[in-house]
Amino acid sequence: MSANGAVQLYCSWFCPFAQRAWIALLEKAVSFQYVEIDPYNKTAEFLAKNPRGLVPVIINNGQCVYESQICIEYADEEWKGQGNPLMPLDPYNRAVARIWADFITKRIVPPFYQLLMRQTKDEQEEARKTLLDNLETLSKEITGPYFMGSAFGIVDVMLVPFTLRFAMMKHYRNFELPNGPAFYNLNKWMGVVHNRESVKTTLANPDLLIKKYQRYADDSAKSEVADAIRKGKTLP
Ligand SMILES: N[C@@H](CCC(=O)N[C@@H](CS)C(=O)NCC(=O)O)C(=O)O
Repeated sequence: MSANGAVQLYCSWFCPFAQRAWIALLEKAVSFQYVEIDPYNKTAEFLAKNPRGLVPVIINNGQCVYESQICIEYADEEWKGQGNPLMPLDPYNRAVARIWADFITKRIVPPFYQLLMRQTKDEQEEARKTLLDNLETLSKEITGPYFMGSAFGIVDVMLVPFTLRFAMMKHYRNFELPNGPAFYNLNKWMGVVHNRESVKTTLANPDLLIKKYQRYADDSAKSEVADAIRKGKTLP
């Protein structure tokens, strides 16, 4: 609880980055107010919380924290004594967790959006190949049941919103994670993590999610995305 009222999460039901912060707060057993934001129709009040104009934002003690990976690490530190730890205790393992979180940011998220948004078959196939190659790399690293062994943590939180959207990618791009040995660990991981309580609480309705992503799949979000790139945002 803050001097200025309850903890708030500025979130959007469809946003994979916001979902990370939402899962983190649930894992940390933080009591918070969920505030639904339309990030594509920003109010001045929202821009005052995050000048970058992106969800998620965690507001605590009248202070605003944004960027999903930073939100996860902040939640873990701010509510250290409660809920489930999201970062390993050992400095080396913390570094390893950040290395894989960074891999997801740089090598999973961009080809994921490229596969969804690129309009020619060639470009889509190139993105599909990159995404699968990089998912295979991740799969080999999973020790199980969670990414870094027995404890659910930051790498799982970073990745799960994207694996949860594979069904939407199947709808638009016939994308499926292969069943073979190269993806064995990742398929098994999905079976566990998709059924975790915090993750299930944040699930979007699959049909609504497909509808929401139509604008990415048919390129009608292009001008917004070009604008986002100019402003140095995550979307490709
Ligand atoms: N790097 C940011 C990305 C967040 C992001 O791109 N959020 C999208 C919604 S899914 C957003 O707020 N978009 C608004 C915009 O691009 O103006 C993070 O990890 O939090």
